[in-house]
Amino acid sequence: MGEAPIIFEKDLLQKISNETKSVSIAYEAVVAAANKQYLVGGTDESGCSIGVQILDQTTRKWTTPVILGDKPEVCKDQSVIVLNEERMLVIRRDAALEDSLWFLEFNTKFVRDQRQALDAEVVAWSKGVIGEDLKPVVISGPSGVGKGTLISKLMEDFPTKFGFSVSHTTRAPRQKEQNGVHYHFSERSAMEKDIKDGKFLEFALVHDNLYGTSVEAVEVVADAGKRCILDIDVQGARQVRASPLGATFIFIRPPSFAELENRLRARGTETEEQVQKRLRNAKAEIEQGLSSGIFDHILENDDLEECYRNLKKLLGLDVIPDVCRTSQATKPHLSMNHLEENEDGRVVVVDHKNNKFALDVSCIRGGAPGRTRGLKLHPLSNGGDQTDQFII
Ligand SMILES: Nc1ncnc2c1ncn2[C@@H]1O[C@H](COP(=O)(O)OP(=O)(O)OP(=O)(O)O)[C@@H](O)[C@H]1O
Ligand SMILES: Nc1nc2c(ncn2[C@@H]2O[C@H](COP(=O)(O)O)[C@@H](O)[C@H]2O)c(=O)[nH]1
Repeated sequence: MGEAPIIFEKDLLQKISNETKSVSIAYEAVVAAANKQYLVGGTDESGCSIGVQILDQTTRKWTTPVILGDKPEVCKDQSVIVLNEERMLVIRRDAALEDSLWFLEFNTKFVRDQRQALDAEVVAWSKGVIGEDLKPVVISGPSGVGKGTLISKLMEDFPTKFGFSVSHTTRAPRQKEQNGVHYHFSERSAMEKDIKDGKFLEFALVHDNLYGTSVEAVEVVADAGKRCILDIDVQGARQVRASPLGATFIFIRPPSFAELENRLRARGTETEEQVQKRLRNAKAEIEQGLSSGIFDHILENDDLEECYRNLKKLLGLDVIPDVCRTSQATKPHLSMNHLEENEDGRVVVVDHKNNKFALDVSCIRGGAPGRTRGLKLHPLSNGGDQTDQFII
């Protein structure tokens, strides 16, 4: 745990406002690294999120960093605590619990990579989520092998357990494909800009079109309490493997190349030229899928029902389909009014009814450009005794 927040004196605060030309609302300063002070508060240029300013204590130079990630709404008051050399925890007071815990990363791997790529000072926001999420499932395989067919069966039989990550693509929609359901059909320039802005977990040029998984596509599924399924090519799977997502990787192989060709033609969705291109790419994709070490499991899709049974077994699913199709119960709604003190690995917070909780940040995972998950909240009773019970 780092140093407690330092509230700037009035005259210095005034100086900051003048120098940065920002609107200052309850700026707080945090000594985050050896020679830098991070000011968190106020607004940024868009006027609707919490601004960040950095003071280099050696040169006394102010920098407005590039701010990446999902930003919190502006709020009147927040507490800031440095957790380690990489990130700080920002608690928005008077916000609902689901929206009160945020992380500002200033030296995580993501931030260091982006700093290098953009050649600028970078910080990144990530929303904190209490509780564990379910490991996402990445399904890859050559075009026409049956990935979509298997995923559709899974979604049909287990609608409350799984959610599909809706990718972006620049390819034209096929008949019956709906925007926002099968894909987010996008303009190339718009997609390229979003990629540059760090909004994508992975992307690749596949059969001459751009495809990609946005951070949001995966997060909305996890937020709904479902296990996320990604249908992406091997290049994308490699990138996800290198990310902090921590997924299970499954490669679907065809029984033979001739059968793959039959299926692709029988589907009737591509022109002859496109079929040829997909078959050419399939050769390399199968080779990489079987030998790259990216995949945890390889399944052959010969008989569809048998392959589906194997897929379910591998995902640890009961053979009885999910009959409950209602949405999840809503989570309790708490607002964190006040940050009280720090205790080894835990931050003590109190809610609006003065109940004390220990926020355990020792097992967090993920982070920008997605959510920071794995936060635990334990009730504290009688001035500090912790119970083992998680409230969420
Ligand atoms: N085991 C199987 N036996 C016979 N046909 C199959 C089998 N699995 C899938 N198919 C058929 O093969 C065709 C291709 O399947 P699907 O569209 O699911 O492939 P895909 O891997 O998702 O392809 P793409 O990557 O191009 O989206 C479909 O017409 C589907 O009905
Ligand atoms: N790297 C990614 N690959 C993706 C993504 N979404 C789909 N795909 C792969 O593209 C091919 C072709 O798909 P089609 O719908 O045009 O037939 C297929 O192998 C998909 O797995 C993505 O977001 N990223």
